Amino acid sequence: MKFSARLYEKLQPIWRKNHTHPFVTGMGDGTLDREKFRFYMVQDYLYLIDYAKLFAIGAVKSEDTKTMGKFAALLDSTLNEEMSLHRQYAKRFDISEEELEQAEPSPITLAYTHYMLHSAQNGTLAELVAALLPCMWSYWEIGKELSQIPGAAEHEFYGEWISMYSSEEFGELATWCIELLDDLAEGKSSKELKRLEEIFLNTTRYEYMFWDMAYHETMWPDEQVDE
Ligand SMILES: Cc1ncc(CN)c(N)n1
Repeated sequence: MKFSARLYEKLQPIWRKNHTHPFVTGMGDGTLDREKFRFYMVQDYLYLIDYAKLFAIGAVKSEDTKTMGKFAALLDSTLNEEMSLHRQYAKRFDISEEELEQAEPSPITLAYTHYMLHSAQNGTLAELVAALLPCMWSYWEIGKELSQIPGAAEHEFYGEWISMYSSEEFGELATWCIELLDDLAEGKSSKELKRLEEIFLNTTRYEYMFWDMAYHETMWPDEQVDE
């Protein structure tokens, strides 16, 4: 069995928790409170600014120009396609691009992005890919699952989000990252594989924490507005 398939199988309980989180199911049935989505969208924009940097570090750590080019394409697609979805939603909320970029990251946004950047900067290319993969892969899976709900991809508010993450283009990028992790895991010692699994597990956990943070609009305890 491929390394990615082993991880996927082992981490199913956590993955399912992401799919059944009320934030995710609320996008699927259209009942999610728009203020929660507003909070999410601003935090996700900040998250993606740092996430895009992982692809730049990936290009630096690549050992051939083909891989380097693919990381450059992923960087471009994140900044100019994925984040343009967020800019469009921001317009609907009357938030300017400047306001988006100057927003304050929540503790979870900060912890998640710093953990990934730490793994990317201090680890091997395989460690970098293990850190970034749950993000691409789980969004693709969630997008596909929500797109199966009748009318969800056409929903007047959440439809664009579902269409973007269930798209073939997004799926191709996620698939490339899955295959890259499998290639890089080949021939690695059990100690190294354990390290990759640990990083993959941690960013999978952070994915859940990000949904939960958005649902509860969690900021620092001293800044928290009670629900
Ligand atoms: C928190 C998070 N995780 C994943 C994705 C998909 N790139 C995202 N936009 N935001």
